[in-house]
Amino acid sequence: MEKRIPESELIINPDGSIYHLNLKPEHLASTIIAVGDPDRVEKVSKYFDKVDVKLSKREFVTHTGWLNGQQITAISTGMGTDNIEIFMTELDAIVNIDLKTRLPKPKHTTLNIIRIGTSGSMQEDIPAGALLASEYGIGLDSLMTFYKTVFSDFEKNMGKEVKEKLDLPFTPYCIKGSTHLMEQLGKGLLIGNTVTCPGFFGPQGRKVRISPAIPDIIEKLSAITVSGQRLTNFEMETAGYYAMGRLLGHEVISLNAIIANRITQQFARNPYEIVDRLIQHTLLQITKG
Ligand SMILES: O=P(O)(O)O[C@H]1O[C@H](CO)[C@@H](O)[C@H]1O
Ligand SMILES: O=c1cc[nH]c(=O)[nH]1
Repeated sequence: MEKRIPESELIINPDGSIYHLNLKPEHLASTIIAVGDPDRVEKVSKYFDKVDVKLSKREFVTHTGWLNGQQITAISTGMGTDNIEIFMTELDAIVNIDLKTRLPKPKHTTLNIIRIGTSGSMQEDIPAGALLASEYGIGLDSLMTFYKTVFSDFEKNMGKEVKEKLDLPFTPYCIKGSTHLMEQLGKGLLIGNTVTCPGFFGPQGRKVRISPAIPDIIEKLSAITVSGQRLTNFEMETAGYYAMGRLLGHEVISLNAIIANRITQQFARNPYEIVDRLIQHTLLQITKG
């Protein structure tokens, strides 16, 4: 017999919605476009034929609607893998737990989750303006210390290599995204491996007033190759998504609008145009069927 999940562990709001996301099962499509910036949700849903649901709480803004007969949810997560842990756990609970009985549902529902995010390139040949799909996420954050995940040999080797090259006191985790969503959405995009950092400045080698502890982190990371795979870009969520997706049984892909090149030190003149191209690419591929 499955055990009822207590009130303190899975928190349901008085209206029956889940605690942080503020959503009930009827608010969610099985295809989800996840973005960091709450203002980006409207930049996705403006392309929908109709929007049925508009809800928000904290940084989690949700619009659910229809495009070419397909139901899609666009939802924002805020920044960082700590938010992604909450986001993925609560999304999963909405579809895989009966929120009234607090018991897991007998049949698992798999969600298709597509992150559309901004990112900085660490390779000279990947300029600002490029669109890139992440094959692997490499997490420099500590999230996976608190869950047990099974890693492939390649993933273990990449984690060890990054630990060694950066001389870190912990082993980063490396984890693959959805092969199925990569086939559907990676078409026409660059394919890369994304380093997920627990910060925008020091952890990505940026110095404003205080110096990062690893000042040459970009050079060190961009020089790594494992089984012919190199690291391509920095952001703050992808590895968390891929790890939580594997643990919870959801298909997840991360698509990146490259808005900065850290080698040539260029920042895009119009980052919103790059993100818009990625949004349009994604919606077209999703609704092609
Ligand atoms: O554009 P989003 O999705 O927020 O993603 C990137 O931008 C933020 C930093 O500016 C981080 O969240 C990073 O991952
Ligand atoms: O350089 C960048 C650009 C966007 N997001 C990041 O986390 N880093």
